[in-house]
This record gives sequence, structure tokens and C-alpha cells, in this order.
Amino acid sequence: MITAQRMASVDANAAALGVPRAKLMESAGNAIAREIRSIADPGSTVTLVCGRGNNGGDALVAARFLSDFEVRVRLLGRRESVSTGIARENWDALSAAEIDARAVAAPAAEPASLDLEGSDVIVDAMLGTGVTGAVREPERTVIRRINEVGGGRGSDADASTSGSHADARAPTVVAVDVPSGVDADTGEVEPGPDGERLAVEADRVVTFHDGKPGLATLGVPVTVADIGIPEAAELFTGPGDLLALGREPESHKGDHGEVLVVGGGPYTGAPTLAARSALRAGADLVRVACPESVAREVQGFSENLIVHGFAGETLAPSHLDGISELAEGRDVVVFGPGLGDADATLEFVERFLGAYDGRAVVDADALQVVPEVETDATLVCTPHQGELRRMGGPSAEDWRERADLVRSFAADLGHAVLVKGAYDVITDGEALRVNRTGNPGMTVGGTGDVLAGAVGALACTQSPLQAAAIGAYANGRAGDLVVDERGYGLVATDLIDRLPEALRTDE
Ligand SMILES: NC(=O)C1=CN([C@@H]2O[C@H](COP(=O)(O)OP(=O)(O)OC[C@H]3O[C@@H](n4cnc5c(N)ncnc54)[C@H](O)[C@@H]3O)[C@@H](O)[C@H]2O)[C@H](O)CC1
Ligand SMILES: [K+]
Repeated sequence: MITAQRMASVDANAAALGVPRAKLMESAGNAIAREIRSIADPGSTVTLVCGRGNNGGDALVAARFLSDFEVRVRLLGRRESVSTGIARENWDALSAAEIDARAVAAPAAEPASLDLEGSDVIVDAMLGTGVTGAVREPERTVIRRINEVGGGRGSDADASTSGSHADARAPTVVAVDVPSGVDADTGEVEPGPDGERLAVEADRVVTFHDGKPGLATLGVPVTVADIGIPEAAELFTGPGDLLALGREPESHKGDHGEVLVVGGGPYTGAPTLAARSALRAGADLVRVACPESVAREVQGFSENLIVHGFAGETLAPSHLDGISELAEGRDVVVFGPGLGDADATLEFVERFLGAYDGRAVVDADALQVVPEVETDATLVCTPHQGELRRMGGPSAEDWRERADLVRSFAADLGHAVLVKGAYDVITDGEALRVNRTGNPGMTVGGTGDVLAGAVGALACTQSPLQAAAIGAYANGRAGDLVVDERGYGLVATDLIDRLPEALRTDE
């Protein structure tokens, strides 16, 4: 199963891996034609009702594979309103192929011009995973029309006859990717302004690459068609993963989350790097809880941080209440940078995690405590391979072998894990991602603190798996940008400055 958001990311990652969307559309169109051949004979009348996006584009391709059928293509709107280049190209290819293709400028005003009557098969290619909000006109009127002519769901789903007694049978309605108006993730139909919930009542669905959660509840046959998306597009992180960050234009302060960094003691740089990285990776507000002894120095690094000093040189159980209280009001805690491993500190870590039930990124010396502590917290652990071993985790030279072992380690641990390496392995115990950005220049100290801060900021708005995958991708990409510019010799603060650029996609 795959969500619409994840599908868009995988689609973009496939494109970045050299599999153009036009090829995916060609495969999708081919799959639709195969589905139609499985339920109707050549010579049957197939009417393809096409929207102005790539969902419509898929059906425009299918029409070219159905030349031995009576094909009628009806585009809802003018050619200029087709929203993507690849769909427009497929529209233009139709007129060259002398297929009965008509752009219906005002389909809501003239539904009869869709020539739905007399169809043996109606293809619903109006709206797919790109639908936003309740269905608008002209799709509302056309959906009503298709449901009227189609006889509603469950009408005889097998139009195995040719055109001979089409009138005796309602046409079979085949939906492309998802019935128009149905949310691919939830299966729900958003009510329109008049409160009416309108969606195509399809007899069958042809969906692409992987099942969609929202189709399971429809109770009609769903064909999942392979459209040539390489497995690498799902396994490896890529620019498509950044689409999940889509910033709502009207978002305002506080939407992107508040992070608390709990760290410092023997080391002052680490919590500062994590905190500044969280700011750069999009957190609205970042606080640092650290020992009094380093508070002034941490504050000195950036006036954008709110620093809370706790008495003494290292954090200890006596600080538990104060720091737990601070954590209460935050979205994510980044726990561990520079904490050190004094006994009192590790006891503090164990008691904090045991009591905390929010989201936390756990890094550095705090990691060794995680396997022993019972916690209701949702953790993202970010060990390097040595820290993973100290957690009792697996070690394997080959990254593929390591990936599988880490996935089951994370499943046993009950938390997401990001194991840093030339290939970072990211998993929540079920899904698995591998990040290949980054370079040997990044073994310099502090890059792990920058990563932990970035993952912390992202975990305010993303799932633990997504936050870790995107964090690893952006951290490594920032490192690559720095090395491209000035060769090796990068320092951790260089990464922080390049995070905003590394988190932007022009997809
Ligand atoms: N990797 C894949 O999954 C592939 C998917 N393909 C097909 O592409 C669609 C998604 O295409 P997209 O262009 O993103 O969006 P849609 O065509 O679904 O719809 C956008 C289209 O519809 C208009 N619109 C949006 N919301 C509404 C609304 N509420 N009411 C009316 N109109 C609406 C919007 O203006 C656009 O014009 C996916 O489903 C697959 O079918 C690829 O072709 C193959 C690879
Ligand atoms: K559709």
C-alpha cells in the first residue's frame, strides 16, 4: 500500500533516477488498455472521459492502444487547460492518430456532448491522486452523468459483449488510479458546497505501482499495474522525499514546530550545533537545556536560541523535573549531543526517557540507555555503527545485509533507527530507506550533531521514518554542496548554512 504523498515522492525519485514521467504515463495507459481488453471485446464502444491532469493523461495514452475498439475521447475543457506537458503531448498525439477525440469546452453545460450513451465501457480518468478538496465543476456534473449512465456501482461489471446489446446492459465504469472524487488514502469523499458527496461509482479500478489504502473499502476489483517504477525509487532517498515538506503558503510561526535540545556538559559545541541545525532545518523555536557551566557559551553561539542552564557541570537526576517540564511544551526533544556518559548523566537519561511520552531524537551518549529503558516516547535513534554495536545492534560490512539486520533490530527496539555510514540505513522496523548523499569529508566531528538537530526539526511535522530519511538526505546533500564548492576540509557549521538549500526541491 502507498499513500498519494509517498507516490508523488517515488514518482519524482524515479524521474531523478532517469525514468521520465512520460514513460510512466505510457505504461499506465498500456495497463488501462489491457484492463479494458480483459472485460470487453474489440469493436466495443469505449468512452474515455479525461480530466486536465496526468490522470487524464493516462487515458489519452490508453486510447492509442485501443484502435481495434470504437474509441471516443472526451477532454473536460480546452486543450490549453491541460495542466501538464506530458498530458498535452498525449492529447496532441490523438488528433494525429485520427481518433475521435473532442475537447468539450463547457462539459457542465453540455453533458450530452460527452456521448456517454451507447458506451460499453466508460473510463473515468478525470481525477486521480492530484485531487484537492471537494470535487468542483465541471467534474461534479460529469460524475453525476457517469453514475446515471453507468447504473451505479455493482451494475454488471462484465461488459464481455460487443456493442450488440449495449442498450441492454449499463456500461462498465473503469476508474483510472482511483475513482474521481475518492481520496486515495482514506477512501472518503469530501462533501461539496451543497453537502452532497459525489464520486464516480466505478465497477473496477486500475491503480498504478502499488495499492492505495482508500481503494480497499470500495468493494470492487482493483488491478495494481506495474508501470516500471524501479525499486530503487522507493528504497533510496531522493529529491522526491522533499515534496513531503510542501510548505503551506499561509503557514505561520509555530506551525513548523518547537524543538528542545537536551545536551552539553563535557562538550559545548555539540548541543549548539544541534540547536542551530534545528533552526536552519525549519523549527520555529529552539531551546537548549544544558548545564549552567556551558550555558553562556552556548548562548554566545546564537542569539536565536533560548538557553536554560541547570546547576553544575553535567546534567543529573536533580535536573529531571525542570527539564521534563521544559520538554512538555515542545514538539520534539533532541536528546544527547555532548551530554557525556557520567553515571549521574546516564541515570538522568534513563529516568527522563522512562517518563517522557513525546517524540525525541536520541543521539550520542544517550543511545546506550535506550535498549534498557521502558518508554512511551516515540524515538528516532541516530547511532553511527560503533554506537549501534554498543546498543547491542548488529554489524555487517555490506550495507544491504546491514539494512536487513537493522530493520529487525529496530522492530525489536520498537523505535525508528538511522544508522549513519557511507550508506545511511533508515528504518522504523517495517519500511526501509537508504541514503547515499554525503561524502568522506563528513567524518569530521559535529556532523552527527547537525544531523540530529535536522531530524529533530523535521520530526515536528513528519513521521519518524520520514524525518530520519529526509534529515539524512539533506545533511548529506548539504555536505556535498560544501565539498563541490570548496573541496574537503568542511566543518560541521558549513553544513548548517547549507541545510535550507539542501531541503529545497524544484520538483
Ligand atoms: N507514479 C504515479 O503514480 C503515476 C501517476 N500518474 C497519474 O497521475 C495522476 C496524478 O496526476 P496529477 O496531474 O497530479 O493530478 P490529477 O490528474 O489527479 O488531477 C489534477 C487535475 O485535476 C484538477 N483538480 C484538482 N482538484 C480538483 C477538484 N477538487 N475538482 C476539480 N478539479 C480538480 C487540477 O486542476 C488538475 O487539472 C495519478 O492519479 C495517475 O493517474 C501518471 O500518469 C503515471 C505515474
Ligand atoms: K479517476
